[in-house]
Amino acid sequence: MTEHKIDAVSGASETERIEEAQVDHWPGPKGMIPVTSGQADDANVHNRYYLDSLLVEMRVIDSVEPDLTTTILGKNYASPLMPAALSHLNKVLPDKSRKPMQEKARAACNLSLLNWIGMESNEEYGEIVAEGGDTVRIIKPFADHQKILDEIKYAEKHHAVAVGIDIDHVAGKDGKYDVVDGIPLGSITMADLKKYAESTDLPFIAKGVLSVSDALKARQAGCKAIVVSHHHGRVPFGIPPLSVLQSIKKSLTGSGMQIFVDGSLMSGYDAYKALALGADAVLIGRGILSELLKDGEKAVEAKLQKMNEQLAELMMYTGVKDTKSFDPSVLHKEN
Ligand SMILES: Cc1cc2nc3c(=O)[nH]c(=O)nc-3n(C[C@H](O)[C@H](O)[C@H](O)COP(=O)(O)O)c2cc1C
Repeated sequence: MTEHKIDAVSGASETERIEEAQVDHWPGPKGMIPVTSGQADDANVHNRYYLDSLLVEMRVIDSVEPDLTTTILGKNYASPLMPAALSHLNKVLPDKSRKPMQEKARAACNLSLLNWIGMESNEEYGEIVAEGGDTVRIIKPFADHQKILDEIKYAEKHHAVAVGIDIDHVAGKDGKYDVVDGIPLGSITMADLKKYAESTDLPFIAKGVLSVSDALKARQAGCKAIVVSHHHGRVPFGIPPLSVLQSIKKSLTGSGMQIFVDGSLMSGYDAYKALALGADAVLIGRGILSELLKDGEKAVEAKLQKMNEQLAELMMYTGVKDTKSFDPSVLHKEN
């Protein structure tokens, strides 16, 4: 990829960013979390370029300090930033007494944010939610459908705010259904999605929608929300989630569905752009990962607070008084 591009927030070149990513590398099993390779098939690279190509105009006359509070899946939260569905983190640190998944849950609870939880056993999920705070439970597309239904029921009993499936985790690198922790994943048909959505009174979420086509299928299946995402670049050459957000939003007009987005949102400025383009709330995964693994709960809180401040700063500069008032026309795409 071109090396002259500069990160809008850190000022780092692409080469420096890749080097930084290697230094700050994932301590877990090799290959589990793709570190940005800088190559064109790595969708994360395109996320970054897309985000950095969006510039903002100012609308400061009459601007006020913004109110960040928002309603997500029918409940009120302090801001539209949500710690993303991460997983496996309790197993990756040398210090086994640390429980990053619990630390992340506590940070979210302390800040009144909605926390998302990914692939964990029911037992581990139960231990994480015991820390308090609201959670969304994302279940893998297991080949064993009964396992999915069991995890939905378990999440209901543990007061999840919503449940869903990361539908973008179907394919493995060998072009066959993926296997995670030895557990086979399988296909997700429209009928499956409908069956899962109908099996629960909780809002059901399709995570990993990256086209109008899948968004319409999720709507038809009875999903109450979607996450526009490619799951940190599972799909080679994946388009940036933000680039398809507006057409997806348009296609879901009148559905009442909420639209969340993730993908390389590393600062409150990135989050602002996603919200301006129409997301109801945003998920922050790798934006808090280093803080979480290095220093835990308080470091995650500090990072999210900083992101809230950056979000509020840009809202103020662009005359957005609250989370209902975002306007995509403040964004200018630089080619
Ligand atoms: C360590 C790690 C574990 C993850 N585990 C899950 C998971 O179990 N289920 C899921 O839906 N997404 C999982 N994700 C994907 C994130 O929820 C998110 O979609 C992705 O990282 C993109 O957001 P980001 O660019 O802010 O990291 C995981 C991400 C990371 C970094």
